[in-house]
Amino acid sequence: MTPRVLSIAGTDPSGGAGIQADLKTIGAFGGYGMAVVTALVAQNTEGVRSVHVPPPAFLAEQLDAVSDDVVIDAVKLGMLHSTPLIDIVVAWLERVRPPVVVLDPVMVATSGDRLLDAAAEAAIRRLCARVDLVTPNLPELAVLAGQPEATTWAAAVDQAQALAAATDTVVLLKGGHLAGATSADAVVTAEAVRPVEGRRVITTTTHGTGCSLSSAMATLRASGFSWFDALGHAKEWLTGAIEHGAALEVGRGNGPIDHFHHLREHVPHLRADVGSPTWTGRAWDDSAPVRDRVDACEFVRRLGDGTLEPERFAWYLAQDAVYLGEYAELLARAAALAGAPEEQAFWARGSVAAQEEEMRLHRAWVAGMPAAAPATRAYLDHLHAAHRHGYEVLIAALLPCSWLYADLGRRLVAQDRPAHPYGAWLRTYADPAFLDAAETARSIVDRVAEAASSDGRNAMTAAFAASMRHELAFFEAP
Ligand SMILES: Nc1ncnc2c1ncn2[C@@H]1O[C@H](COP(=O)(O)OP(=O)(O)OP(=O)(O)O)[C@@H](O)[C@H]1O
Ligand SMILES: Cc1ncc(COP(=O)(O)O)c(N)n1
Repeated sequence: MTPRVLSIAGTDPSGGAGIQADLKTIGAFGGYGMAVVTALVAQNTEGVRSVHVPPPAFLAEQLDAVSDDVVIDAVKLGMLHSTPLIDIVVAWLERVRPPVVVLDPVMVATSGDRLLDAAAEAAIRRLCARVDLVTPNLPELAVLAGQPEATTWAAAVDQAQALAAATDTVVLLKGGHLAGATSADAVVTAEAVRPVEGRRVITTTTHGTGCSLSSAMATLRASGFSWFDALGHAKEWLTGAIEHGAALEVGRGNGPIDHFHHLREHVPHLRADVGSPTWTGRAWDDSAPVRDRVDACEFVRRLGDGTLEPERFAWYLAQDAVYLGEYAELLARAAALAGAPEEQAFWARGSVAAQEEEMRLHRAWVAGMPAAAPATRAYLDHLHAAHRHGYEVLIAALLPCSWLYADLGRRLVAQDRPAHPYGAWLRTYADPAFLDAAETARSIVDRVAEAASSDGRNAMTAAFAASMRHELAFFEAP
């Protein structure tokens, strides 16, 4: 049976959160999605601009229009805005009694904007006792439990158990707001805590994760899964959706997640990565397992969160300085080999930039040039060998360096903060000019790959993949 799932929530015209995220999620889990709007929110990935609330009587009319006609298998409650709207929803729930009701007690958006009247917090607390599952994030849990916000998993679990006991309901505790390499959640009742582990993705595309998770839970529960099994399935999907969010390239703020990433993988022309039909897009996709290992490696994680020991960072920078010296030389060789004048100019500019700007950044930290470590030497030997194969293979081998760093910079810079010890490093690689240069390099490599013979393209593919593996080894070395 296809579960018929109703979202009662606010809107996000940019499509990442609220009702728009709910409908995508319900569809992604095979449900039939329906939506009743509580509030119209003028918002995007950067924040909320204004909120328009239609008269409460109109909310009642929308709810009745659905329930007078359609059998509802599950309800997901999101932004309820204020007490008059909550009262209408409570009266409707009493009358219709849908078998599954999940409450995402939305209070404040990721951007910090309030989505619930402070005066309505007590009404939300009362509503918790009338639903089957509540999915608060840590600040919301603190309000509902009447305690300061938890900063550890143990404190969060205590608050979730207190809420579950006080309301006699099940609590989905979300650990997204805690720091660490994992992002665990848990199904919590007064008697038991059942955690579900998850990888933490380094990214800024988390807009609407809470909305999407609660809709996934409502849909899976209506499909017959226990809360715990539902969370296992929802979390695996959500982690993938967060990972694929950046490739959607939607908005300048906290971008949305890719609700349909699992479908795109099977439908080549629907892939979110705009480069997928191109040579570089395929090479990038094929390198996903290596790039996942880069993201997961301790050095990269601790560089991002600032906990890396200064000595390890200094060692890495010294090796990077060694690398950049020869990398600049190889870019100059690419300029010499390029046929088209604009390609010659691009690689030459890159060579100068690599020599001047990046070396200047490194001189601030590195005293004296050490010898190349084995990982550095192996990477550079690979690039020199690629040069001996000619222009096509050389530029394919050079590409991962700028592309991988642009991709990492764009995502890691989300963790920049005023006293971040490696903030300057993060900002260098997140700089729009650096991203632009990586994009241009990519388009040149695509042009060259298109004109290459199939043997030439195969050699380019092997060179690109090998460079990615050397990048990983470089990050694993310190
Ligand atoms: N960077 C991340 N990597 C992996 N999972 C994450 C990440 N951030 C959040 N999550 C997961 O997303 C879900 C939502 O968690 P979070 O605690 O951020 O809730 P929220 O604040 O309500 O979300 P929202 O961003 O919609 O406001 C949880 O399953 C959490 O574990
Ligand atoms: C209508 C609506 N509902 C919920 C959220 C919370 O989502 P997020 O915290 O990811 O901004 C939102 N921004 N808008």
